[in-house]
Amino acid sequence: MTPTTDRVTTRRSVLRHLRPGRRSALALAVSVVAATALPLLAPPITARFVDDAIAGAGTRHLVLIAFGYLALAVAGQAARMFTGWLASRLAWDGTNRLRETLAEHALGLDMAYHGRHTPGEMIERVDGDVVAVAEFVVAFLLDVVAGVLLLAGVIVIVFTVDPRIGGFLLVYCLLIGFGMARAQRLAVPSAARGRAAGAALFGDLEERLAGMEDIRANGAGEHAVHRLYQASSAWYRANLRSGWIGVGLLAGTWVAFAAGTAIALGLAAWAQRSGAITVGTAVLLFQYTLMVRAPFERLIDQLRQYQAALAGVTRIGGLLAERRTLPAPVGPRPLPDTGPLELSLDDVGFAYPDDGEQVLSHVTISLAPGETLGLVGRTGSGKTSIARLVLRLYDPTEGAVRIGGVDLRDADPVSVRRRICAVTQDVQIFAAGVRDNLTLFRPPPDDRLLRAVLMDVGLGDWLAALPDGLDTVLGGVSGSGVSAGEAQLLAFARAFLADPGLVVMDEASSRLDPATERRIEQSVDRLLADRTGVLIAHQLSSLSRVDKIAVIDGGRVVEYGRREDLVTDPGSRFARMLDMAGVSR
Ligand SMILES: Nc1ncnc2c1ncn2[C@@H]1O[C@H](COP(=O)(O)OP(=O)(O)OP(=O)(O)O)[C@@H](O)[C@H]1O
Repeated sequence: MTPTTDRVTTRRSVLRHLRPGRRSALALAVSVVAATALPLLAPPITARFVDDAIAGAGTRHLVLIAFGYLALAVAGQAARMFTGWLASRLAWDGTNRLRETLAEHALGLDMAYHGRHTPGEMIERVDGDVVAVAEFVVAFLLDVVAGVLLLAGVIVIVFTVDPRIGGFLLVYCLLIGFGMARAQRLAVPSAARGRAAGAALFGDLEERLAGMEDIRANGAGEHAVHRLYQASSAWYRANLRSGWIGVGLLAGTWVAFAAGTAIALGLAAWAQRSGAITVGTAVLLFQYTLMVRAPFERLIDQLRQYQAALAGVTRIGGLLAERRTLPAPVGPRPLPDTGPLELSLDDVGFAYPDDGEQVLSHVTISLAPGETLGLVGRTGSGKTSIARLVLRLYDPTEGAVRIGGVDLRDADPVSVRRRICAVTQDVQIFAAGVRDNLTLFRPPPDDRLLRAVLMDVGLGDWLAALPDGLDTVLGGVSGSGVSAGEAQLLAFARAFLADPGLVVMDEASSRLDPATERRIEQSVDRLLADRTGVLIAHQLSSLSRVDKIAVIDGGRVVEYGRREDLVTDPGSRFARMLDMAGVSR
């Protein structure tokens, strides 16, 4: 496929989501035509009024025409309002469909993609871009389609009334259209520069405010303020320039329209004098000439929005075209349904997809069902990377990770998520009720079970103190606060509810109060009691509970064995590490 057809296909796939149903599209077409045609009928009524008034028609007759005009104006406005309402409803329906598809697609992409893109960027794509596109679709229907129809209608009608004035109007419209499009080209880059300067200023400001503590502590305030002056003056200059261009364009447009209207009026007066048309028809021509202005202004405005919407469509299309790098298994095999799971890493090598640098080499580890492994090693040695492979957030580049005898690449993803569970130190508390925070938005089991699990992990008193029990909203701006220790215990409660066969645990490295630490230790023991476990340990003391130890260094397993063998071997690295840390063997 060539890049052009590629682009066209991407755009089509995005716009397909915004396409309304057949009946809605028909209703929209009828209302757009009505909203355009009704105003076009108004000038002939005015012409009739003027001609009949000059011919001495009775007041009753003239009042009737005036009422007809009024009814038409009301109907025209109603049609426009209905079109606006219908177009925005349909656009919002389409937007929601597109947003849903995008969110689902983005959530299905693997960690390699999310590692490269920030949450802010995803939100901008799934929300900002989608809204910009939807708004453009509404504006396009109301301003571009209706505007072009109105212009075409005016020119055709004026042609039939007086071909000479019709010809003039056509040439005038073409010239104005061309001139405004050119002028727009001048205005858009300067407006874009203004926005970029504004974004740079606010970006600077956000960064400085976020780093206020460091700036103050290091006495860098003056420098930060100076940079702020520079950014604001760049913004001021860019805005001043785009402001002047905007004012110049506005003035130019006014003069061009005033000149056109004056010429049309002159031509109409001349035609009336020469007896070719009546006074009413001259008024009619004048009114039609005035009518071309508004659609022109809206059309030009949309030309600018079009570029932004097109860029949005391309970015959305880019996200939709993004594919998972973790291939779905051809014949998915479920992991054993119950009981602790066997785990083996066979000569595993791994490099993150974005930089290709080897972070794990020849890692071989095996755990019988119910055994626990402690991973130790310096920061950056590769412990988290091993955990990620076990959770199948990535696939190894060499070797295989097998769970319950099934290569994770062949395993059914649903059973992988159900049977393997992660308890990380970075616990995410959602701005939602306790129930949703425990079940991660899955349909909740019996409240009694939820309470029992919270009691078990030592959060019984915490639950009792919550104002609305399990309905209490946590996190967010208005929710109840959750301390670091409570968050850790909540993560254990989540794991108990999921009841996995293999647990991957990243031990909390931050210090907690002794009581909470004890509760967490108890939870770890209970969670590992009849499950296979991989524990990334930051404190050597917590390794007393594991069966096996793997010491990782530079992505390699430099020592591996049963814990009791390693601690009794004074020559082992692990024993030396315990001695150096002052931890009793
Ligand atoms: N998402 C990523 N993309 C690319 N490289 C990464 C990524 N995550 C980690 N790395 C690199 O992989 C190597 C191993 O990192 P890893 O996080 O597995 O170590 P760790 O032993 O868990 O460290 P820590 O104890 O600090 O958590 C490091 O060199 C790190 O820079």
